Amino acid sequence: MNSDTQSPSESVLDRVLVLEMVRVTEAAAIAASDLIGRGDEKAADAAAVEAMRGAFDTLYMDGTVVIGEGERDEAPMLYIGEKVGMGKGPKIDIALDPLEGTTITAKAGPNALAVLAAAEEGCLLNAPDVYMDKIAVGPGYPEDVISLEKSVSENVEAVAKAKGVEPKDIIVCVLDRPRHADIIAELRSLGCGVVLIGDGDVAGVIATTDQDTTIDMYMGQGGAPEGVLAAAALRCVGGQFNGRLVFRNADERARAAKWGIEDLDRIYKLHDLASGDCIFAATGVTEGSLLDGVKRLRRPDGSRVMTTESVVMRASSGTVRWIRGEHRI
Ligand SMILES: O=P(O)(O)OC[C@H]1O[C@](O)(COP(=O)(O)O)[C@@H](O)[C@@H]1O
Ligand SMILES: [Mn+2]
Repeated sequence: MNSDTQSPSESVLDRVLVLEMVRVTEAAAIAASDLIGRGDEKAADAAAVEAMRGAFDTLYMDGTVVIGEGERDEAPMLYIGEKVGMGKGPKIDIALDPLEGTTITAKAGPNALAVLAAAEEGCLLNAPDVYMDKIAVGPGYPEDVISLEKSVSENVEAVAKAKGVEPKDIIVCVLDRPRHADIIAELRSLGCGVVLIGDGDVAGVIATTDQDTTIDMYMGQGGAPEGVLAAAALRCVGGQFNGRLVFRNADERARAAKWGIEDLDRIYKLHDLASGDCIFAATGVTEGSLLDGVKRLRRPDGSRVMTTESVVMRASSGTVRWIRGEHRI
């Protein structure tokens, strides 16, 4: 396992592999884009999964899915433990969500993404598919500015103080769910701006890192796999994150045991979720704050193309690359 101080050249995450990861998210996004606005979440997800699975095969790596579409008996492809890549080369763990925002895609809403994170073996938390309490801020804050041990108000006040503004000036992104009624009420009592999103908290967390969104913080409960993916992104671009797994019943607690998680109340910070060197790659499926969606265009010469926008970033170097693709139909 590499430490964060090692230079990129020492990492098994070969430079070529960094760029190759974009092909994988592009393939998933293009496949899902056929189903944008078609009202069929399952078909959109299946198309993304199949395309992502195929794109992995060409990569020179010995990859293992550690966060995927589910356990072997519940997912036909990209299940946890599945080997991906050519089976030769560096041993790499992969966390993926071929279509993050299945409902968004079905309804042609904003911010659906094809995403993955890759890290050296053992560096990504093998999170069970349960919920996770999350809180995040973008770069430029001390690590302890946010904490799941503090109240909503205490967190907002700390971020406001560090930013040099009033709590009412803080803008917080929250998934629009009944379970978040208390969080939203507390934020409103402070006078905060609350950006309610229908789905897609990977994009919601990453929005805190982009000044153009004006979003300062992310709060609330979403999928634990999405928490690991978002943490990998923040490792690359900066920011702070706390996550705590939420177990709602005995079955979910049993899953934790199976995953070797002993302390059910543990608060995970960025490096607990994604350590060492890691890569985060995403391609927009629908238009969003982070990325453009897949577009089908007719060029003046009559040819038809699809355009994609992707981002790929790497923790050890901090390099962020934006990649626009033009794909002949
Ligand atoms: O819809 P729920 O059960 O509140 O779950 C929230 C999770 O679902 C999503 O909104 C969408 O995820 P999928 O499209 O991958 O199912 C995630 O971004 C979020 O973490
Ligand atoms: Mn998802």
